[in-house]
This record gives sequence, C-alpha cells and structure tokens, in this order.
Amino acid sequence: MTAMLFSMPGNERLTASIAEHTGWATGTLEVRRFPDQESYVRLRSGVSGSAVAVICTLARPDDQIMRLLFAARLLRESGARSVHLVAPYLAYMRQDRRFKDGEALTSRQFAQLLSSEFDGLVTVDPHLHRYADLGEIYSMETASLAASPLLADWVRANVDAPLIIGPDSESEQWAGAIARLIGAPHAVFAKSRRGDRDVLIAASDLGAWKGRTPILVDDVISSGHTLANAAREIIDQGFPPPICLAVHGLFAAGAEALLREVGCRMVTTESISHASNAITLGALLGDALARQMEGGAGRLRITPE
Ligand SMILES: O=P(O)(O)OC[C@H]1O[C@H](OP(=O)(O)OP(=O)(O)O)[C@H](O)[C@@H]1O
Repeated sequence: MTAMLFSMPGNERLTASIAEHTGWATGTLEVRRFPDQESYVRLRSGVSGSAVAVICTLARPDDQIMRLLFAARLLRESGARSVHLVAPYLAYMRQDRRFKDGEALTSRQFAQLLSSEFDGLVTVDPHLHRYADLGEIYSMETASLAASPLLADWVRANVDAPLIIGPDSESEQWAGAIARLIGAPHAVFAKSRRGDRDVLIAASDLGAWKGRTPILVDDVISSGHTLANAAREIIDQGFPPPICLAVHGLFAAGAEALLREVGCRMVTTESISHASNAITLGALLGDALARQMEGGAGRLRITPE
C-alpha cells in the first residue's frame, strides 16, 4: 500500500509527527482564500492509486469545512484509492440531541457532510455522551482513539502523589481510566449546565487525600468554566490549585485567562495547537490510520436515519 499525508493549514506539526512515525510521504495541497473569502484548493502531488489522509483538526469547524470537503473530493477525483480524514478533535459532537424545540441536530448533519466525501475518520476521544458510538451518525469507517493511556503516562512522569478528579459524571471515563493506570485515587464531581458559560459544580469531599496534588481531568476545555469552577471547589477544600489536564484544549475567548486567574496550570494533547500541548499524538494516530488504510479501499456505508 502506498500512502500519503496532506496537511490542511495549521496542521503541519501534527502531520509531520504522523509522517515521522509512519514514514509516509507528505504531499502538497495549496489552500488559500480569495479576497471574497471563498476557498481555493489545488493539489500539487500525484495520488493515483494511493491511500491518502487529510490531517485537519476540527476546532473552529465553520472556518474549515468547505475547504476540507473540496480537498477530499479533489483527492478522489485525482485517483486516490481511498481518502481518510485525521481529525484529532472532532467538532459538533456536543449538540447530540435537540435540547430545546426547533434546534438543529448539528452533530448528525456535520457527520453526514464528512461521510459524503471521506472513506474513513480517525479521531481522539470524540464527545460521545448521548451517542454510544460514532457509527450512529457517521456512515464511513471510524476509529475513536482513547488518549487516557497517554494522559496517564504524563501524570506518571510529572506528578508525585496525584489525586485525579473529574469535574462531572461524564469525565469518570477518563479520570477512572487514568487513576487505574497509575494506581492513584480518584474522585468525580457533579455538574449542571445552565448556559454556554454557566455551570454549577457540586464537589465531593476530598479530605481523605490531603497532601496529594490535585489533577482535574476532562475531555474538552472550551469556555473553561467547568474546570475553573471545579478548581475553586478543590481550592476551597484546602488543596493547591489543580493541574487541568485535558484531551482537547479549545480555549474559547477568555478561557485561558480564567483558568490562570484561578491558579491552574494547563496541560493538553496536541489535538489542537496551543501553548499547553505536552502530549504528542503522532504514534497513536499513525498506527490507527495505517490499520484503517490497510482495511481496504472502498466505502463502508451505514445509512444514517
Ligand atoms: O469549558 P467548558 O465551556 O465548561 O466546556 C467543557 C465541558 O463541556 C463538555 O461537557 P458538557 O457540559 O457539554 O456536557 P455534556 O457531556 O452533557 O454535553 C465537556 O465534557 C466539558 O466538561
């Protein structure tokens, strides 16, 4: 199998890290915007007969989706055997139901758009809350990779006597996994969300673990309010400001300043480029992509409802 990687703008470091791990060549897609903000995409490498992957993490998806769809179609029209998407952060997973009457079910429509152009998707810890599996909405092959072993490695190498804390019940899957992997205690708080930047955290009693270093673990940091409020509860119980360890650091406007104000140190994977990136994903993504590409050409289609 010949394989080739293509970076969308801003994903060059991640692409290089996958290329280094797999030994695959990196091709060139010229991508720019016209003055009227429409996208221009030109393929500058031969792809005939190759399995190809476009590397494009999907933070700020609305800025990226059209050029990504154009690139996928262009690669297929140019003879690629199969076209895969490596999106370590997968967008639009949080609107997984109509919470209020009349809301667009954006998770499903976004999934249908990507599935219409790509044969396979490789992603890391997608926000699977009310969907059990990406196959419920994606009609292509999908690989959802768990970052928790890498987060556990980071904690093991950097923190003595950690206490792992999840800010809400959903985060049990990461907090519990990391705690088991490193043999540390863990606790999980409860959260109720009242608005985009308005969450209430109900903390549990951490008194039994005084003296340990608190580490808050979550899948996503967006506005930062979930972790900031959880951090305040931890500090109120007499602990130092926690380390905030997340898979995906989206850091919406004000998030970083908010967490810094509370005294938190932030640590994330390289799924979204940010100064807090300390955990590399090249090997995890490269191995999964190789398995998916070797699974064969052609499309595995599951028709969504
Ligand atoms: O930084 P923030 O703006 O607080 O957002 C991050 C939080 O949002 C997500 O959960 P969400 O509250 O959407 O809950 P859900 O699992 O019910 O979708 C995610 O799991 C984080 O906990």
